[in-house]
Amino acid sequence: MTLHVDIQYAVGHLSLSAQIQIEQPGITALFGPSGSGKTTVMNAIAGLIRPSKGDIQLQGRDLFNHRRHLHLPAHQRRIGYVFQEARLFPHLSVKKNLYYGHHRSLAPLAQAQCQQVIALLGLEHLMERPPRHLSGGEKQRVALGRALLSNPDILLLDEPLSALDPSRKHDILPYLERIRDEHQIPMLYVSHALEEVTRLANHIVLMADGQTHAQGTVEALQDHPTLAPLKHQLDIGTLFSGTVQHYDPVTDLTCVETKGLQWHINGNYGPTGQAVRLEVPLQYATLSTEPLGNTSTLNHLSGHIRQLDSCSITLQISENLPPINVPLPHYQQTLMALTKNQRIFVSIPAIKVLSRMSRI
Ligand SMILES: Nc1ncnc2c1ncn2[C@@H]1O[C@H](COP(=O)(O)OP(=O)(O)OP(=O)(O)O)[C@@H](O)[C@H]1O
Repeated sequence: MTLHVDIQYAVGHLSLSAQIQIEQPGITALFGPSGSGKTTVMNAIAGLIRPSKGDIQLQGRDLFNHRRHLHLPAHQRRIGYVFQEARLFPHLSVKKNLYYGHHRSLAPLAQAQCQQVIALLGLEHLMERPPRHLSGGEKQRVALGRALLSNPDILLLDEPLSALDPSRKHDILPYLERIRDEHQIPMLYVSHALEEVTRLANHIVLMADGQTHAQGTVEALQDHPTLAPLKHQLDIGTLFSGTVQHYDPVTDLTCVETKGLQWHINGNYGPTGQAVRLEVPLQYATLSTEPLGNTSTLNHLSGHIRQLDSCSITLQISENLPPINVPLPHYQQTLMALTKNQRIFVSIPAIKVLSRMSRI
C-alpha cells in the first residue's frame, strides 16, 4: 500500500470526510468543484493541518493517527509539495533552490539521480539564474525539481499549472508526463481542468462538499454523473487504456489493443507493449444497423444495445467487456428506429483516434 487516508476535519463551513487509497505509482487526480476540500486534504497529508479524527499512512509509515495521538511533523513526512505558484526563494539561485530540500532530506537522492532529475526537467542551463529571471513555466519546473530532489515518497501537486498562461501550461505538461513515466513516485494532483486530468492521471478521486464520493481509474469513472457532462462540454471522447501491439511503417499505423478491442491509429505510438491511453471520439462515430461492407474506415465495433438514454446508447460489445457508452442524440435514435437488444455497427476513422492520445 502506498497512501491511505481516512480523515475527518471541520473548519469554517467545511466538514471534511475523506477516504483515499492509492496503491499504484502514476498520477491520481483529486477532482472537484472549488471549495470541495481538495487543498485541505493535501494539507492534512503534508502535515500542515491536523485532522480531528482518522489516520494517514504513507508507504506503511504512520503520518497521522488520532487514536494514538500521532501527528508526524511536516519535515519528517517525506512529502514533496508543489503549489500553484512556485514559491522559490528569491535570493537563492536555481541551483540553491533545487538543492534546498535535498540538503534537508532524511534520505537524500544520490548525486547521479539529482543530475537525472535536472536533465529531465531541462534545467541545466538555468542553474545560476535567480528566480526573477525565470518565466512562470521555468519557475514551476524548478519547484518540481526541488520537490523531487528531496526524494519524497509522494509528490503532492496543487494545481501546479493554473497560474500559467495556456502556452506555458502546454510547455510544462510533457515534463509532468516524463516524471510520471520515468519515476516510480506516486503523485496526487489537484486540478480543475478535466483535459489535464485525462491527459495525465491514471486514477481519479472525486470530491464534493468535503466528501470523497468516488474513486477509480479515469476510464472506469469517465461516465460518472460528475464527469460525463464536463466531458461532453469539452468534447472529450471515450478513454480506453491499452497496449501497443505493433507499428507498421509502411502504412504509418499503430495497432493498439484495449481489453479485447483492436484499434488502428495514425502515427507511431511507441514500441510493442507500450502502455497508452486512447481517446476515441465515439461522439463522431458513424453508426449503422447493417455492416458497412467495404469501407475506408479502419476501426469497427459491433454490439447489442443494452440501454437507450436521452443522449447516448449503451452497447455490449462482448460478454467479457464492460459496456460502452456511445453519445447519440435522441432524435438520431428515433430516426434510426433503434431498439433495445438491436445489433449496431460503429466505425471511426484512424485519424480521429489519433487526434487525442497520450501515454499513461
Ligand atoms: N482555515 C480556514 N478557515 C475557514 N474556512 C476554511 C479554512 N480552510 C479552508 N476553509 C474552507 O474550506 C473549504 C474548502 O477549502 P479548500 O481550499 O480545501 O477547497 P478546494 O477544493 O481546494 O478549493 P479550490 O479548488 O477553490 O482551491 C472552503 O470553503 C474554504 O473557505
